[in-house]
Amino acid sequence: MNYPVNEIFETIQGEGCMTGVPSIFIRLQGCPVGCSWCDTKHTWTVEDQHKVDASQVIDVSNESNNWAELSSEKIIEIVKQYQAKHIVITGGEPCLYDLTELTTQLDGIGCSTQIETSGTFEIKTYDKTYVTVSPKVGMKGGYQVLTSALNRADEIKHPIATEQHIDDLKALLLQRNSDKVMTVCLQPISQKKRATELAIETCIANNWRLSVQVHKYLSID
Ligand SMILES: C[S@@+](CC[C@H](N)C(=O)[O-])C[C@H]1O[C@@H](n2cnc3c(N)ncnc32)[C@H](O)[C@@H]1O
Ligand SMILES: Nc1nc2[nH]cc(C(=O)O)c2c(=O)[nH]1
Ligand code: SF4
Ligand SMILES: [Mg+2]
Repeated sequence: MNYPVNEIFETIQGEGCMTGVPSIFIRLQGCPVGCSWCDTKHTWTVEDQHKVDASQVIDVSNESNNWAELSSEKIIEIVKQYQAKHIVITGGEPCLYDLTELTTQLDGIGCSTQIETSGTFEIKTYDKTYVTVSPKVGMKGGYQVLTSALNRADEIKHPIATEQHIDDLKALLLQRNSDKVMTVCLQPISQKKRATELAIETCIANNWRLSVQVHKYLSID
């Protein structure tokens, strides 16, 4: 299967429970969810005039809306050139695409896989893929978080800036009906001081984890 790839690069995972793990990021192009504070708005549209060659999406760190159509075999070839053995598939919204073939092939070369998703589209991956769901409530695209995504999640990483976001999360947790072990992380939106203070207080009160987008504090990708 072919995937629209915005960028592939190697760094450390900067978010959630896997923070600090050396990782290869595969960022897929396309997302209709429309979060007003999204830090990757350049990935929202998949336009023909921005289709480029594979070489232009590898190790590029400019926030561009260019994308290359890459087969899972080609992605595997690229991944083998890096050191890291943990692969994070993000976007854009990676679950717009069936990730089963790609995650299965990555497992086949000895890599662990993780996806970063809003949980608004059905999750199609290899069954051992670690699933991070970052729920989005009331965004302008009008998509709802799926109960199946909440149930599949290994971690729920909720972006917060206000008390309302915490109420939204508590309502979503009631919607979940799964025995799967799952960690809740709060991620302050855009390093805002008040959002970070609120996240810390709320994590302590609920025994949840704080996720602070370490890469942004370190000014790395
Ligand atoms: C850019 S999204 C891509 C994957 C998927 N569309 C999603 O939303 O999970 C990756 C992560 O960044 C988070 N994020 C995006 N913009 C952010 C911001 N301004 N502050 C904090 N987290 C942000 C999202 O909530 C998500 O957890
Ligand atoms: N270092 C680093 N960690 C990340 N974790 C999730 C990211 C994302 O954009 O999905 C991200 C990212 O863009 N960079
Ligand atoms: S779902 Fe993810 S990629 Fe899409 S707009 Fe929201 S944060 Fe950005
Ligand atoms: Mg990011």
